[in-house]
Amino acid sequence: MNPPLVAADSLATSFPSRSRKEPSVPVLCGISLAVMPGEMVSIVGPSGSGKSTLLYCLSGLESPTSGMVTLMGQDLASLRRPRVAALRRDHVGFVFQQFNLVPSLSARENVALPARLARRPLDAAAVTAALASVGLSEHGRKRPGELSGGQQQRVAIARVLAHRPDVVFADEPTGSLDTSNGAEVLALLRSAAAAGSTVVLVTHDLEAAALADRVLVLRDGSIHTELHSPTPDAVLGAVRSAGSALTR
Ligand SMILES: Nc1ncnc2c1ncn2[C@@H]1O[C@H](COP(=O)(O)OP(=O)(O)OP(=O)(O)O)[C@@H](O)[C@H]1O
Repeated sequence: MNPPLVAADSLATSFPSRSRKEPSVPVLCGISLAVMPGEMVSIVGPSGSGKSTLLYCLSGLESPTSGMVTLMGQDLASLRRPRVAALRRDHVGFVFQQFNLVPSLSARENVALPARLARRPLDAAAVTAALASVGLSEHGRKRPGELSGGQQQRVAIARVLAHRPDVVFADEPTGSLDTSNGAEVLALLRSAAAAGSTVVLVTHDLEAAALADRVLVLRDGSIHTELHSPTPDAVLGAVRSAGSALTR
């Protein structure tokens, strides 16, 4: 069996409390998981349960307080920061709720930007194909401000897809979109997984979560439930259970 592309072992992290006298606040409490090549995994849970923090730790954007994260089989704690950045640059794509496009660049230039920054040539045909795959062939010359929110998110996805990353981390990618644009963005992420990318998705949208092969439900920084081949109803039930447990 292939090794996981993303894995955590007893991952824990905490943030300093506001007052120095108080202990730091635990946010992730001993999370272990493994995401296999080509798998799509959703992370859901009540607000504040640690979903985004987990995504940032798994992608090396944040360092955990303890435990181990491996990305592409490499123990992130054993690597120097530039090496972690290079690992992300070469193997990882990110999709965020707020699109994170460069406003002064056209859609085409935004798609080509990561390759330019990595000094890796990306030919014009690859940019054209990426924009076509998200239905934006006619909009390549427009700047983000001239595009709708849904179109901007599709540019962000084209930017990821153009580089065929091994792993895609998506943090609430449909959070700023209406239902129909959200569904298109999710279908693109699902097809990225079908094409071989591993996808880790944080979402509040339970229908979206159920598109994944597996759903992890977080509660208070721990994995409360794990669902395989989930249905929206099963995700809803698990999240309700996690949420109600939180308020007890
Ligand atoms: N940089 C930080 N410094 C201090 N506390 C933080 C920091 N980042 C997150 N937290 C705290 O960690 C907890 C988990 O935050 P996180 O954003 O991971 O939760 P979440 O499940 O993604 O929430 P939401 O669904 O509302 O986006 C929250 O209580 C939050 O206030």
